[in-house]
Amino acid sequence: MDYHSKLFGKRKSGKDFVADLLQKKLGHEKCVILRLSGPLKKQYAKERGLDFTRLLDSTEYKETFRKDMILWGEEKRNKDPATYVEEADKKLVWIISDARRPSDLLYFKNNYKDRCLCVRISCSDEVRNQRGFVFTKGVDDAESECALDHVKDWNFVINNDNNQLILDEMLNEIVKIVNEKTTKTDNSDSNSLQFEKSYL
Ligand SMILES: Nc1ncnc2c1ncn2[C@@H]1O[C@H](COP(=O)(O)OP(=O)(O)OP(=O)(O)O)[C@@H](O)[C@H]1O
Repeated sequence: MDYHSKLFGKRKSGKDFVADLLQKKLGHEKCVILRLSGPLKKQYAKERGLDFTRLLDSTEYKETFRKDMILWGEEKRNKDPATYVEEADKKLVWIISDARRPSDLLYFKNNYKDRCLCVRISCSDEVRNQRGFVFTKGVDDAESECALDHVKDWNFVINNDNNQLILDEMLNEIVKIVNEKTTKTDNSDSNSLQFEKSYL
């Protein structure tokens, strides 16, 4: 792995949707989508005798366990924040589509510095509702949904309210930066890029 693009956003803001689009633009041979919650969910499923694959898909199955899974996951992460982030892959670019916590943000910023691009996916509640979002106490007011609300220094903020043209333009900007960066691997010290652009 040489480069990270991390997507942060609330439930139904479109993190997976945007990650798929970005991967298509960067190319499957170069880029992989990782989910920080994958190994955690596997362990959770194993300990409770649940169906792991159904915890990953977009059906209602995962909603039954979401609250308990969040609490269980927080406890594991607090014990060792790096454990579930260190899963690696040999692709040049990682898109991490479910980064939700300050510990995720800090881990990648500290360890990958200028090789990491942090992208906030924002979306109005109205559109999230249309996508099936229903406010759930204990989930939507908990750390996994709210802890990054105060963060301002995103490399990109993408408004994903169904305007495909704007979304496409922003993703093209990201692709351009990632492609520039990943073709300068031999001179990375002298070519470190500064990400100053943000979109609202
Ligand atoms: N720009 C868009 N245009 C059309 N549909 C979209 C767009 N963005 C997201 N969606 C749709 O909204 C739904 C929710 O999107 P997605 O699963 O990507 O959200 P998420 O942020 O990953 O949610 P969660 O945190 O609950 O996993 C999906 O059905 C997806 O296809």
